[in-house]
Amino acid sequence: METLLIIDDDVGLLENLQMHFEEILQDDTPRYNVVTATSAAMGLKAAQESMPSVVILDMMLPDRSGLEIIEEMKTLCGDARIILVTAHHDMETTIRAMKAGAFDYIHKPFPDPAALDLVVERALEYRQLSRRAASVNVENAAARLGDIVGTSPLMQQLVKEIGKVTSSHATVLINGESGTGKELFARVIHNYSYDEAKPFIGINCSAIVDTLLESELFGHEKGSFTGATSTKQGKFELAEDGTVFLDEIGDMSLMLQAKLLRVLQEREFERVGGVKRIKLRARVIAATHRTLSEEVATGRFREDLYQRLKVITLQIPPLRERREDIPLLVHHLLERINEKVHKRVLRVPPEVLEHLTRLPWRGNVRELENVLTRAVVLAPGEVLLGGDLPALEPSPLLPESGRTQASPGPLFTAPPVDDASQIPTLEEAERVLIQRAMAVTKGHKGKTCQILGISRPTLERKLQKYALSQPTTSSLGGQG
Ligand SMILES: Nc1ncnc2c1ncn2[C@@H]1O[C@H](COP(=O)(O)OP(=O)(O)OP(=O)(O)O)[C@@H](O)[C@H]1O
Repeated sequence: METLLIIDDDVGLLENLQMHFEEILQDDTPRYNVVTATSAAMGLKAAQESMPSVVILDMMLPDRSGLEIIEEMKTLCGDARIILVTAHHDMETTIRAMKAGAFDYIHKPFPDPAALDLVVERALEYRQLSRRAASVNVENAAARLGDIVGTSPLMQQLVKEIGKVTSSHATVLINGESGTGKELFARVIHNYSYDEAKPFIGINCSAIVDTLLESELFGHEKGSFTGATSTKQGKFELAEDGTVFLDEIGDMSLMLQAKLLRVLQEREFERVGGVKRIKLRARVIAATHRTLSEEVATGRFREDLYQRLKVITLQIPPLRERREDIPLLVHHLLERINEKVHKRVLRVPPEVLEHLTRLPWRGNVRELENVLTRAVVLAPGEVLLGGDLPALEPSPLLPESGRTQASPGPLFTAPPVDDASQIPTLEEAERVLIQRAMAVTKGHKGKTCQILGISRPTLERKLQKYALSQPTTSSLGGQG
């Protein structure tokens, strides 16, 4: 039975929670073994003695703050997941706590019992996952949950989704701009899906000509075409009962899409030039930077294959939509880069970090990695200098906007400084910007997202919010 440690100085609340979590199940056993403590000191002692799986830790304790003891708690009972209880208004401490290694947080007053149960169950599930992964000798030791850096709500949500995805071996579609971490996510899903090491076989569908891609995927028999001097196994065979990662699936030809669909439906395939039916045992994870619904609309992607792939979709947000993750990422990437180039550039002055959080990052984490690599290589000492970083772009709202190519003219001319009534509200400005971008792209949502630097779901939300779903001029094609 899992042990829960609850630390709170409100004795009445402790009793209620204990009763709730010790509820007797049908087989006459309590749901959890609950241990309680009313101070930080008692909590740490109880942690050491009971080795809990989950700790529910109140932030405001009589002797010390919950935040202070997270670190100690983690040293005492290694993989216990810590759920922090904070006051509603205390977002800053909450963020600090998450950075210090808390697994999740809940606000007081407590949510309803079902929501509370869910948080605890999720914590247990994740603990289980990381335990399993720790005992697995996987092909790519680097791809662990901990390698996905980011504490933004968007990233946290995604990491939670991984938990669900690893419990089945269903096909997964990973969607996201170039450099957002699609392959990293695929590897993490793979590594957490199996108890033992299995092959992870990746192939980039956009980099190879059609006929070659076919034989790469399915293999070929000796003599099946000029140059086929021996029989060769394809990726689907080589992956055995592991994972085939089909990168840039949106670029696959219609002919191969049809073949792939058949393989996914029948779970069987033949080598090129062969007749023997080979069982597909591997799981397929596909990724693309394209919006497949748009590709379907324009006839470049098969609707039926899309329907089959999209059942489980992970949407990786672009870096500019989770800028709060940039400082953590910078430090994570610097460690990696230093190791690679044998340097020790570890200090990032606040103004340089601030600059890094404001760049547009159209190439996402990969671009950040490249920019940092260059800066590390050029740094004369241990400090990362700002001089080697790309310059900030001018604001799109100003007349001298660097994006004039995409926009027909300035959206708002700077008002005289003393005429505040001329300044639009942020919402008005946003509405006009979106309307303009939609007009410029003739209603193509993918291109609109690119210009505005937002993801597709964000655009959809805003179109709805501002009632802009309908084309605003007759020339809008609406193909997005
Ligand atoms: N959340 C993250 N935390 C840490 N590193 C990340 C994260 N996301 C991406 N990276 C790193 O950024 C680089 C690019 O990631 P990856 O190759 O997975 O992106 P991708 O979306 O598959 O790119 P492409 O579409 O261009 O193939 C890798 O070095 C990866 O480890």
